[in-house]
Formats: sequence, C-alpha cells, structure tokens
Amino acid sequence: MIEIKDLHKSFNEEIILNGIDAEFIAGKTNMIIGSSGSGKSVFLKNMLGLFKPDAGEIIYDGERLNEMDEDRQKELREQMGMLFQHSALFDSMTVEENVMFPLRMFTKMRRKERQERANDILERVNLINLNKKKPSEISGGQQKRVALARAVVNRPKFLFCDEPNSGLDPKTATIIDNLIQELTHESNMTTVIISHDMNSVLEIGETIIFLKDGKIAWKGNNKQIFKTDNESVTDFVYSSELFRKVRIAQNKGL
Ligand SMILES: Nc1ncnc2c1ncn2[C@@H]1O[C@H](COP(=O)(O)OP(=O)(O)OP(=O)(O)O)[C@@H](O)[C@H]1O
Repeated sequence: MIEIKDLHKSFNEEIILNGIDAEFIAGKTNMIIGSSGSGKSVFLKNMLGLFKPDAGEIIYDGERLNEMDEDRQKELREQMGMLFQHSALFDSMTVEENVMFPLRMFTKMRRKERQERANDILERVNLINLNKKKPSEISGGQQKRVALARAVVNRPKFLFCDEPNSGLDPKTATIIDNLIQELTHESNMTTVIISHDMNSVLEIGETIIFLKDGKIAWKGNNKQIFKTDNESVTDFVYSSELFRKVRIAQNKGL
C-alpha cells in the first residue's frame, strides 16, 4: 500500500500539486486520471523519489520515503516495476535477454535461473514463442507485453504504469490492461496507473483519483465514475465521442 498525505509541489511559483491525500491499495489497479497538464506525471515522479516534495508524506507500507536512508531507498527501488509510454526495450537484445536484464542488475541469480524466470513470465504474457526475437521483429503490442514482463519479472511489490496503452489499438490495449490487472491480483502488487484512456478506466479502474487544479477533484471507482455529477469528471469522461453517445442514449432511456 502507498499512502500520500498532504503532498505539495511547485515549480517557480507555479503550484502543481496543492495538498494531495490518496491511498493506493495492494492487489488493486489504482488509476490517476486528469487532463493534460494536471500534474499526473509530477505526482508519479514524487512517488518514485525523482522529485522531492515541497511538503507532505509518501508512505510505502507504513515507511516514510523521506525518512529512508540511501540503502533502504535502493532496496525499495528494487521492489518497484515500471512500465512507461514507450516500451524502451534494448534493441540489441533478444526478448528473453530484455526480460532477464533486471534480474542481472538486481539479483545474484545464475544465468540458468534468470532464463527460467524470464521464460516463466514470457509464458504468462503469451510470448514464449518469441523469446529469441529482437524487439524490431515483433509488433507494438507484443513489445508492450515484453516491457510488462520485464517490469514484473523481479516480482515487484509496486508497479507503476505511465500511459501503458499509448499507441495501441483498442483490442491490444484491452489485452495489456487485462494482463496488468491479472498480474496485480495474482501477486498482490500495489499498481498505480496514469491514464487518459476511458476504455482503460472502465476496464480496470478499481480505484480512481481525478486530478484538477493541483487537488483531487473526485475519488471513486469505475462503477461510480459514470454516475457522478461532478462536472469536471463528466467533462473528462464525455470528451470521448463514444462515451458521449453512451450518455445521450442513457438519457433517452435506450
Ligand atoms: N521539471 C519541471 N520543471 C518545471 N515545470 C514542470 C516540470 N515538470 C512538469 N512541470 C509542469 O507541471 C505541470 C504538470 O505536468 P505533468 O507532466 O505532471 O502533467 P500531466 O498531467 O502528466 O500531463 P500529460 O497528460 O499531458 O502527460 C505542467 O505545467 C508542467 O509544465
């Protein structure tokens, strides 16, 4: 679990986060949504320790990030998996070598053991038959699955995903969402996902926070988000053509 207490962050007098309180729960896909520039990435970077908050607390399983010494922070980083917009795979390595990489970096496992672990997770994301290919020889959706396999191969307690579906078609995006959710449930990871994609919010938004003007304007889940009257949230939700049509049909009682 990750708890956020009264988090503040500004850049040159510009207030980006203005008192955020949130909880990201273990075993759930926790989403952060909000329009472009609302501070989602700044929030994530504070949680990862890449930005220092001006005030407030970030608490990992009861332990305050700002009170951890360097060794403890290093240990914590080893318990984090990350999946970013661009898969950032190593082009010169095979799929299998890419997935083995974090194990080489962070564990003392022998090569055979690393290979077995990598192949187990590649099987889990249905890519085992591609393990000897290079990233350039596989599709964007397959690359994203490799990146997900690499993010979780070290069995992290915390998984951070920044726009994991960008650039994917809706069907492939749903496959990635479902995999993230299944892995989260299976391993009881605390998963935090930044997303713009309303389909993802609908599919896997087990907890949702909506950022606006440096604050949390709304909290809930994917069932509640379609029932809220909060205008900022409805503007965001129904900026998608598909969801606007759904709302019009609902209003007409169709
Ligand atoms: N290192 C930085 N220095 C100064 N300002 C920054 C820095 N990083 C982000 N900002 C500002 O913080 C604000 C929020 O940016 P952020 O990237 O968190 O938005 P976002 O919600 O993730 O947007 P998007 O959905 O477009 O990725 C922006 O106004 C941005 O210019």
